[in-house]
Amino acid sequence: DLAADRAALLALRSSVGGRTLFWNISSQSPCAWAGVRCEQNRVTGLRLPGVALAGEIPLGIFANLTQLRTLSLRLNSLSGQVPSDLGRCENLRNLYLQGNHFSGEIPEFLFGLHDLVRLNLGGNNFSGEISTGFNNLTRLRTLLLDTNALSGSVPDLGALENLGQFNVSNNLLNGSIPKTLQKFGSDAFLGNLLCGQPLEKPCPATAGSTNASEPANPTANPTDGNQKKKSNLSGGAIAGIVIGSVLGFLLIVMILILFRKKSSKRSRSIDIASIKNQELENVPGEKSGGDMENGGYGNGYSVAAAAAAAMTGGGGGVKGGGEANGAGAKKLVFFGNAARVFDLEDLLRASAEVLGKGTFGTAYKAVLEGGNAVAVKRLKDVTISEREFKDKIEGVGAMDHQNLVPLRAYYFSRDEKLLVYDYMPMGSLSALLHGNKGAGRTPLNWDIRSGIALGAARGIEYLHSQGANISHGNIKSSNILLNKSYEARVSDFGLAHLVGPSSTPNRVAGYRAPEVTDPRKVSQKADVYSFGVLLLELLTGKAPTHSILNEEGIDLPRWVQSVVREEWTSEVFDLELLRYQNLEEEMVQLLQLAVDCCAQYPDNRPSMSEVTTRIEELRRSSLREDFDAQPDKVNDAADDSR
Ligand SMILES: Nc1ncnc2c1ncn2[C@@H]1O[C@H](COP(=O)(O)OP(=O)(O)OP(=O)(O)O)[C@@H](O)[C@H]1O
Repeated sequence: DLAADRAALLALRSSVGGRTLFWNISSQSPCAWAGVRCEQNRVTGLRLPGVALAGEIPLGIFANLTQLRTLSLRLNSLSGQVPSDLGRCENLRNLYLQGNHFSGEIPEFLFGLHDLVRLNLGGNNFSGEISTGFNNLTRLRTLLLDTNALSGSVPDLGALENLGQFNVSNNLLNGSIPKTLQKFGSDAFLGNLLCGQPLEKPCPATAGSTNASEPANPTANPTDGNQKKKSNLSGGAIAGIVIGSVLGFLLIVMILILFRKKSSKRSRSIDIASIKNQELENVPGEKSGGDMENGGYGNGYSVAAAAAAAMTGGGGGVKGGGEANGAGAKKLVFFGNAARVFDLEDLLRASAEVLGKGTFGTAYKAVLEGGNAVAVKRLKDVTISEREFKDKIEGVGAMDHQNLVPLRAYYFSRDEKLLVYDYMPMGSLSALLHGNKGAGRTPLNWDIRSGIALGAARGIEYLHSQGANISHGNIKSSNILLNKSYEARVSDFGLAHLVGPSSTPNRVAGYRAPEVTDPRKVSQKADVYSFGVLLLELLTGKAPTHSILNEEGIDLPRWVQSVVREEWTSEVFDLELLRYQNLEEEMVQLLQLAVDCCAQYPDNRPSMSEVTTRIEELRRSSLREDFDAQPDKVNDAADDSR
């Protein structure tokens, strides 16, 4: 039961980690201790990566943790044999022991853990042969035994039909590589005395070896034949590649020139001069901005046109920035010390493109004469008085944090309310995740995604720190914008309080916490829920809403929970992320955080500062892993050059 689980954890702590595990041991339940996961009143997960555990784990601990499904003790200094009572944890699916000093043979009891899906014993001192007993573990998808002292030959593991990740590099193995494992790249086998595919080194054709059936005559040896072919081809191939690349390059240059011509024409066509003549009568209406997430560039009204129309009733032709002066001429009002490098007239002259249409109005990119770009949001449905608007927007303008999109200025008149923000050149996280999926798209690796998660969390944490009743109210991936280095900036904060109740789009629905009934009254804990959905979106690559972006119509939190409950954890991740599989543990930790944020009851959700700390920690741990991997890479390189 849970008390026995707790006692086992304390025994582990006092034997190998007394100084390093800062668990609150006065608590009767271990479930809130760092690294411990419980389900139905039992400990089912224990993840203690890189926390300086050291020494031998005595027998008698794991015999009590019988409901464990995931055990991670990687990147510690544990030594001796893996305790045999771990064999009692029959539900174990994921076992990560890499990066320790475990020694002895790979324990036989592992072959009785039939539910194992992931097994990583890499970077230890295991010796002896690799047993064919692994064939009992038919659910195994990952088997990593690299960087140990394993000897003998590599057994045929043909029964492991699901095996997708395999590595025995840097051991003392010899002989030929069995056919069933040849599909794994050469990296999986380097640093041994192995021969045959996929290594460059052919096996000697001696009787008894697996390649014995191959003809002894070297000219008839298919491996040699392949090599010859390769070297014959290489001259022609190189020429082909060079010519192909040059042609490809020229084609791209031509397309770019054509595209630039076209787009400069387009942006000229929405220049203020033409708008003033042609489009002013259209201004009060609003056109949909085409593809909302991806910009739909160039098919909207100019912000200048909008403002110009408003100006005609308010005095027109004003010069200079400065304070708003009530009735009559209306001007842009700037916040704080922001450089007043443009004024309303400059905005009028700017060429503008529609970025998209959102809950509160339409957003435009306006390129000022000097080439500087700003984003202008034209608010709709503002029903509050100028005084009230001014008070509220000044609160928004006062927010100052590196992970927020700064609001630079606003414009208020009877017919027009404009907000001027810094323009974020890389667009939104939404466009990045769900936009261009084709070639040429920047792959979003773990570092970028977890960095975006951290930046966004810090921005929201800052907002929450400004007062217990200050919340964002509209956290979603189109409101997380990115600068050129993919740093996240949270936008649109505070706007939910400026507009009327009619502006509640369906698109927000996927992010909204279950307890929220009035979108203008969103608590900090409801922000945490929305942030949890955003994390799920980052990890799964799936949009959570029922909009056009999501053909599957997924309630993301519920789907993820169902998959995680079934322990197909790796199935939920975006395929692009799975390429970085040695980071799966950190991904699982972020997934767990996301699930915690999406708890049904607000009180069960973490605070935003807790969220930030947890993301910082798991990013530190992946950095550490990168760092720890470096010496191996250096060794590999040294081995190769020998
Ligand atoms: N400062 C900015 N820089 C670059 N792109 C922006 C900027 N502000 C908004 N956008 C983009 O313009 C589009 C419309 O934004 P807007 O904020 O009006 O709507 P939304 O984010 O889709 O929905 P909501 O109004 O509910 O936040 C979005 O794709 C958004 O990413």
